[in-house]
Amino acid sequence: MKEMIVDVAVIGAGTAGLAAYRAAIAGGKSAVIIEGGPYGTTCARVGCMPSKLLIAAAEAAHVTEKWDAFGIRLDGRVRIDGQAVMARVRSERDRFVGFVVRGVESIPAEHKLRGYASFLDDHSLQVDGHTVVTFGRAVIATGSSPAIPPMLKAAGKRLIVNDDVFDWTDLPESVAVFGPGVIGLELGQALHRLGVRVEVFGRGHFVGPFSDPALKAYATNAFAEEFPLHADAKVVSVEERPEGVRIMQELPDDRVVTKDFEWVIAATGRTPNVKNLGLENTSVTLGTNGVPEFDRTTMQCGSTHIFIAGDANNDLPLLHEAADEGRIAGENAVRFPAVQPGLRREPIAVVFSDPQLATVGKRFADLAPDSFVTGEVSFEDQGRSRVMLRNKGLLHVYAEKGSGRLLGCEMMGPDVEHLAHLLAWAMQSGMTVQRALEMPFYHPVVEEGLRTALRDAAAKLAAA
Ligand SMILES: Cc1cc2nc3c(=O)[nH]c(=O)nc-3n(C[C@H](O)[C@H](O)[C@H](O)COP(=O)(O)OP(=O)(O)OC[C@H]3O[C@@H](n4cnc5c(N)ncnc54)[C@H](O)[C@@H]3O)c2cc1C
Ligand SMILES: NC(=O)c1ccc[n+]([C@@H]2O[C@H](COP(=O)([O-])OP(=O)(O)OC[C@H]3O[C@@H](n4cnc5c(N)ncnc54)[C@H](O)[C@@H]3O)[C@@H](O)[C@H]2O)c1
Repeated sequence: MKEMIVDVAVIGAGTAGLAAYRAAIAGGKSAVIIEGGPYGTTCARVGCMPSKLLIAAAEAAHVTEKWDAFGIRLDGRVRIDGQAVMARVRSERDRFVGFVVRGVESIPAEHKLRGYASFLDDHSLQVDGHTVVTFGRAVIATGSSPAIPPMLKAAGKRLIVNDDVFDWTDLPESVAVFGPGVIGLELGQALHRLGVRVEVFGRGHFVGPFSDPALKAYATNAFAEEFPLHADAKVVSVEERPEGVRIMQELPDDRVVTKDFEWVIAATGRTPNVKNLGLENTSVTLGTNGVPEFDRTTMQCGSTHIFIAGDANNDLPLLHEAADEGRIAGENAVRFPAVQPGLRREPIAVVFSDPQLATVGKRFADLAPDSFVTGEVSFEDQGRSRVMLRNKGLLHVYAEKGSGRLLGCEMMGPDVEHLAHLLAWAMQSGMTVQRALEMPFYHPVVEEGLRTALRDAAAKLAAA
């Protein structure tokens, strides 16, 4: 058994782990970064980047469907070449992964360990069967994995997750997507637009990232107009067949229907990778989900010398948060025990469906009833959105009664990634509805829709 002694041990070479490692080295400490799986990060290998590549191809195909309405005729037909679509997804994905891997290669060999780490006690880690690392401080940055509902396991070899989709060499004929959350909507809609027969099965009417009942209902109807979306599906059975998978579904009128697909994609949430870490051998306190209790400003687990960052802590499983949290964890591992709060930004999350979905600041469900007003705009009659034939969507902005401070927003609409940033920046700088209305709004732009919602909020604040 090899032995290694370091100041800081980082578990996981994903976005959070790499940021933590770099912060530890920048702080003058000796450090090791331990990786059990492939290098390249979830974001670049099987997450943010390949999903956006698939969506980009789907958008290109979808544009042609609007040509007729604009008076542009296509003589002949548009053909989607599944092999070419997937070849671009994979080659561009490999390019992004290449950048990350080259970054890892530039880390000195003596700072890297391959293998899965688990805690033996508060100051040592076992890495596979080959090395024991004795450390002063540790950063857990082990990411998350798809959560698979037991019922879907009956799909056997026909059950896949996002990782598998991005390794396809061709598009399949059909897929059943379980989970109309963030991943399910992005992948489901993209595959539908690329000509794959798609049905999306949900549970409990949860659609996208929304908690506002009006946004949930609007999004459900909007997506269901485009492809079959069962927001609260009663699936009776899932069965692996030689040529695919068979799903029996009980419809609201009690009829049971049989549906056959080539694949089932589980997009039913993700679980933090904390189970096999031997955390019970340390002095961290575990919460009900097995994740150590931690402070989201310092990333410290209790008052221990162990920190947790990225998807592993199950707080805000997003790329930019993983990068921030990893850096904060690494800096505090260096400073320990004199840890300091790091910068946490206004929450922002964007789903790259079409129309896009976004949440900023506090969600509807996080707000105390009667403490706020809701400013609303529909994008159906919004000038610029209609001009572009992209007039689908709804925006709810929440403002505090009394102060008028902007609290949060849930929205669906054309390219709302941009509105989401404007609002996040406004909220982080403490803006009120009145102050936001003093800002310039050009004409004709989608931002005028936001102004309508802000005016609605201002009128409600005045009446409250
Ligand atoms: C399909 C999909 C699309 C996404 N799209 C977006 C998006 O558009 N925008 C966005 O902001 N976010 C997106 N995300 C989320 C984003 O990818 C994650 O929040 C982010 O990658 C998490 O980074 P991380 O460092 O916490 O984890 P990871 O990058 O997963 O790194 C964790 C690493 O730890 C390793 N590991 C685990 N256990 C051990 C162990 N015991 N010992 C050693 N190593 C271990 C793993 O092998 C892995 O390499 C998406 C996710 C998915 C799945
Ligand atoms: N654009 C982005 O930023 C982006 C894209 C993809 C993923 N992500 C990150 O990855 C995380 C995980 O994404 P996700 O989509 O897996 O999780 P999610 O929590 O967003 O959605 C899971 C969905 O599955 C449903 N579900 C759960 N069990 C089910 C069952 N048995 N049958 C049918 N439906 C079921 C839930 O009701 C929910 O709608 C996101 O929360 C996000 O942080 C971000």
